[in-house]
Order: sequence, then C-alpha cells, then structure tokens
Amino acid sequence: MIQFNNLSFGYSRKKLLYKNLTLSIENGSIYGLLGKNGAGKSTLLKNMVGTLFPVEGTVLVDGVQPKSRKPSFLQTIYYIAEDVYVPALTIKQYHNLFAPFYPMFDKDSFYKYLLELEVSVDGKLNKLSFGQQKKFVIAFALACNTKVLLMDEPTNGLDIPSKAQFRKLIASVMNEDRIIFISTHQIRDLENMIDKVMIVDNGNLLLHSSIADIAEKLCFKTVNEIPKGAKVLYSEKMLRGISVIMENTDGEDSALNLEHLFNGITENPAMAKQLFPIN
Ligand SMILES: Nc1ncnc2c1ncn2[C@@H]1O[C@H](COP(=O)(O)OP(=O)(O)OP(=O)(O)O)[C@@H](O)[C@H]1O
Repeated sequence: MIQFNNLSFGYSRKKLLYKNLTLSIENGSIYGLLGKNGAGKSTLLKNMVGTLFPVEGTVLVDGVQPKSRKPSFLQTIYYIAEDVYVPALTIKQYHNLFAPFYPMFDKDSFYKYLLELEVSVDGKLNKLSFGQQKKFVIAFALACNTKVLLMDEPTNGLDIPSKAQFRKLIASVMNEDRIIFISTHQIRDLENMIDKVMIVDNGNLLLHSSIADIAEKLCFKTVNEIPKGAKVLYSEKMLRGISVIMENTDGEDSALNLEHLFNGITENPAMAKQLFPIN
C-alpha cells in the first residue's frame, strides 16, 4: 500500500504544488493517472519513488519512506520516466549489469516480452529507435517483477500493435499484491485496462475512484436532447447527437468514455467532489 499523509510538496518552499494531500493507494490495482500538462503527475510519481520528497507530511510505500532510497526499498519499485535514457550497451550487457539489482528479475520473461514487443536483441540500445528503446525499458521493468511499477507516459512513441501488446502484457503481470501506476495523456490506451482513476489538476486531487464506482454513479450516452432536470457532468455536441455524462439515477449500464470523464471532472470539479468525495 502507498500512503500519502498530509503531503505538501513544492519545487520552492514559497510555492507549494501539493498541499496536505492525504490518500491511500491499495495493492491489486492498475491506476490511470490523468491531468493536464503541468498538473503534477510526474511530481506525484517522483514522490512515490523518492527522487523528490515532501516539504511536509510523509509518503509511505509499504511503511517505508521512499526518500531514504534504501536498497531494500529500491528492489521493490520500478519507475519508468517519461524520457527514456539508454546507455551504449547491448541488451545482454544491460541485463547483466542491472538485473542483479532486482532479486525477482525473471530472465525468461524479459526475453519473452522483448520478442512479443518485437524489439531486436542485436546491437546497442542507443542505436534503437525511440519507440524501440521505450519498449525495451517496458520489457525490462516488467521483468523486474517489482511490487510497485510506476510508468510515466509509457505508450508515448509506441506504434498501434505495440500499444495493444503493452495492454496485454500489463494485464498478464498484474496480481493482487502489485500496484501499477500509469500516468498518461493517451487516454484511449488506458481503456479497458485500468481499474482505478486519479485526476490531478494544479496539485489538487480531483478524482480518486474505481471504474466500477464511476460506472455506478454516472451514465455515459448519446441523446438528441438532454433530459429536463438531469444532473449533467459533461456534454459535447457530436455528429449524431449530444454525448453526455449524467448522474446515473436509474442504475443504467453504459460504456465509460475516459476522455469525456476527464473533461467533465476538470470542468466541473464541484460536482465531481460531490459525487466522488475524497477522504
Ligand atoms: N524541476 C522543476 N523545477 C521547478 N518546477 C518544476 C520542476 N519540474 C516540474 N515543475 C513544475 O511543477 C508543475 C508540475 O509538473 P509535473 O512535471 O509534475 O507535471 P505533469 O502533470 O507531469 O506535466 P506533463 O503532462 O506536461 O508531463 C509544473 O508547473 C512544472 O512547471
């Protein structure tokens, strides 16, 4: 479990980005972390992995403060940064050098993931294309089998078949002990993969909810006219009617549209707060 207890963080002490953030992240979930540019997504991930640390309050990952960066902690967490950096090594050399830091590293799975993602194992890593480097990092991160896996824009640069493969791999490695966090703007890549959503905006947590809870409380549909008295979170005129998110008063089943949800929550945070209270 990851716990934020009254976390305040700012790149300068005078201007805080997060103020008194309290939040619990449970094991066994794949989280989608959404937010506009500069909203604070990467900052949140870096506080979890301990490369940034709170001005006040604490972050605890299974009871350990990430900022201590103890080897025993670092073995349990893997962070894929938005910008990939790979050294001028072959995959075999990289594996020999870095896999020993992760006691649960699974070599067979690593080569299987590379094959499935169509990454060639020949040649030096720095000669691969950006997308291939990204896929190499994903394969390595998954093979580390860490309890916590944090990914910043992992599908950025991946071609269409690789995105589908990525989703399959994530689903295949998930278990009830792990926490997988995916921060992204590529909202479509998350559909049918995540079971929890977080939306941050300017350091504020606007939404922290399960997909199941969202589907229960909200109804996503296309109508010709918005029904009178309906409580609307979001509406958008489309070619074939109005795409709308309304309060689900009749227990209707509907297919969640993450992009519209994101727009609705960021444009109407007061209603979001009322529907999905935080803490
Ligand atoms: N090293 C830094 N020094 C000062 N301010 C920073 C630094 N890194 C980020 N910031 C600021 O902190 C805020 C949050 O940045 P962060 O990178 O967490 O956003 P993000 O949601 O990941 O954005 P994006 O979607 O554009 O990657 C932004 O206003 C940004 O300008």
